[in-house]
Amino acid sequence: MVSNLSNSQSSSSQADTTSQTNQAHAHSHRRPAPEATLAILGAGAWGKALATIARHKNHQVRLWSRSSEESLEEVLADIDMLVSAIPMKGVATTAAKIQEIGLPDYVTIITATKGLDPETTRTPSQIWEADFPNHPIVVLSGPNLSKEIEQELPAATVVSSTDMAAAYEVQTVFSSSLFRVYTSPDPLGTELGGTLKNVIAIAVGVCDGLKLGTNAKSALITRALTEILRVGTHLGGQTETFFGLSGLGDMLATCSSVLSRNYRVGYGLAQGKKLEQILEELQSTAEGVNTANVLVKIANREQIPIPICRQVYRLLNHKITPQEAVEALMERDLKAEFCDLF
Ligand SMILES: NC(=O)C1=CN([C@@H]2O[C@H](COP(=O)(O)OP(=O)(O)OC[C@H]3O[C@@H](n4cnc5c(N)ncnc54)[C@H](O)[C@@H]3O)[C@@H](O)[C@H]2O)C=CC1
Ligand SMILES: O=C(CO)COP(=O)(O)O
Repeated sequence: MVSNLSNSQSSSSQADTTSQTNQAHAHSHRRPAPEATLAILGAGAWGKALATIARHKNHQVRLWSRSSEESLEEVLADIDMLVSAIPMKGVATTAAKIQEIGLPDYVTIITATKGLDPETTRTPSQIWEADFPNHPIVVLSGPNLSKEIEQELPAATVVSSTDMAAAYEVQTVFSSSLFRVYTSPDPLGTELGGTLKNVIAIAVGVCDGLKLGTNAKSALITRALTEILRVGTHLGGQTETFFGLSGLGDMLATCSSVLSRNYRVGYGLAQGKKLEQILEELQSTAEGVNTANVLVKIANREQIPIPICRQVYRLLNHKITPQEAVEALMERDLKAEFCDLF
């Protein structure tokens, strides 16, 4: 990546950064952000892209995967921040392993996974929070297709925490002229936006694969946003978060790019391919498949209407064809546009 990644925030935000720095100084036991040592867990597409961003800000980065020669103990020794970029299926076990190893309380945990735990329906940050109650936990999520970031194209993201000093620190660590980082006090909403949109990306992939046109795609994305808002706010996220980068922003990115693995799952299904074949060809994580299953579990439990996500679930579980899914959505009872938003 080019050197302009290595400069931190612009001077125009000086007033903001002064107050941010004051809050960050409340954690005086931490080293200042410019010298941070980061362990990034998960050396897949996202872990590598985050490592590239951090290295170009001159941070010390230790990128770890299950096949690394370095042990987890070695990687975690004397770090300031832990970044989890592992797929959902590995989060609970990895967090438990780290709990056994032990981590000093001052280490900020940044979670970048977009998924839901199939057993407990918890989000990744809720898992980290339960295992590390005394640590600052920060969610990092936004429209961040890793390939574009590796190609040095500009992008923006959100770092969100109930500990705003920690969020400001993480903002400083990752911000550059190519990666614009916003803060937010709503980690759950930030995380749910990035997670739920993967199910919608599958639906939009189907829509494009069936060549249903731009009107259909616009209707699908707009109605899906209503669905995400309904679920997200019910679970405790703030309404405005779902209209921001980690909600609508990430949905637009994933629903309009063939770089999205979730979109490609839907596109493949519309072409008549079997899910197993699509996943085999992808050789990469498509979290929307697991998320659709967990989401239906939550919706059934909480009685939340999710017509679009439910059709995706039925399609993924071989209960319906793509064409039948479209018909089921079009033939639902007629109603007012905003009758059941919340
Ligand atoms: N690739 C992207 O553009 C973005 C991905 N994400 C999220 O980041 C997470 C990781 O995605 P990618 O890096 O793209 O996936 P990937 O498929 O490229 O890589 C996943 C990595 O995790 C490892 N892994 C697999 N199962 C594991 C387990 N049980 N325990 C520990 N490690 C395991 C794999 O060996 C691989 O190195 C996902 O939740 C994804 O939604 C978030 C933003 C952008
Ligand atoms: O979350 C992503 C972009 O923000 C990546 O999307 P996919 O997992 O669908 O590739």
